[in-house]
Amino acid sequence: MLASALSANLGLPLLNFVLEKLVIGCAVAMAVALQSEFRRFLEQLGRGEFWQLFHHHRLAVPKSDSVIDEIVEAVKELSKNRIGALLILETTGPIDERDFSVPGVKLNAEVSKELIQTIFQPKTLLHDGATLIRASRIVSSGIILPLSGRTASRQLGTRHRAAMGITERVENCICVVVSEETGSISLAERGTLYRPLTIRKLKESLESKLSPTVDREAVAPGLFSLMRQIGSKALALVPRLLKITIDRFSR
Ligand SMILES: Nc1ncnc2c1ncn2[C@@H]1O[C@H](COP(=O)(O)OP(=O)(O)OP(=O)(O)O)[C@@H](O)[C@H]1O
Repeated sequence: MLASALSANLGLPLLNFVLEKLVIGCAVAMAVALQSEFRRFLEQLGRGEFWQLFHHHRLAVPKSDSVIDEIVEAVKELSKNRIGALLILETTGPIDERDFSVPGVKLNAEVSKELIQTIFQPKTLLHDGATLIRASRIVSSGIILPLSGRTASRQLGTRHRAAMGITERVENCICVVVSEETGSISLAERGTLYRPLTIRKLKESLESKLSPTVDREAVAPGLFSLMRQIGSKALALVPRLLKITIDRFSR
């Protein structure tokens, strides 16, 4: 922007034109690339969570290896028996339940493979919806999540779109999905679904993301985090836009 103003003052119309287009291109590209970060930022602002916007916290919610083993064992059984399931695992700090469409039923029970499997049995009252796990506790079940609106995910059913939806909005969680139709296992993180996963790959992923020894960064899309993302994405975009503009004008 500075260079654009400078070129206008120095009487360099072509350079000024190119730079102006570059600034507009960057702004549009950034608005598209960072739409979910902006939405979360505005939601926090709307809730009056001003302190969190500036607070860069490292609040880990670690899961011990035995908790990870219980989760993996339960997922293995559910997948083998083609029982649909959706688990929300907190990674760094508690999720704000206002991010859920319906908060579900409080359980506050110790994580065990038996309990996870029981919750998702099709005849139980709580099998519909998601189950939230915080550290070594099952917090609640029957949670209804916001669905992802991504076009690519329209072919997927609502269970998978719900996993994408919540991880798109909330950075401090990942979701594990078991498909009722195929038994396939997926992991959703930051709005992206990784699938199908083998049990071994799931265990490795959970260990790397949830193990207490992993130093994880927080979570709430604070102002600094948003600014950092804008900065890095803008830097990555500039050379590409510059090349496109130069190519266009050299023709
Ligand atoms: N918004 C939501 N939040 C949480 N769970 C949901 C939500 N919508 C649907 N579900 C769960 O997903 C189930 C429906 O799954 P559906 O068949 O539409 O999805 P899918 O992604 O194709 O999964 P599957 O492969 O298991 O069939 C519901 O019975 C419910 O348990």
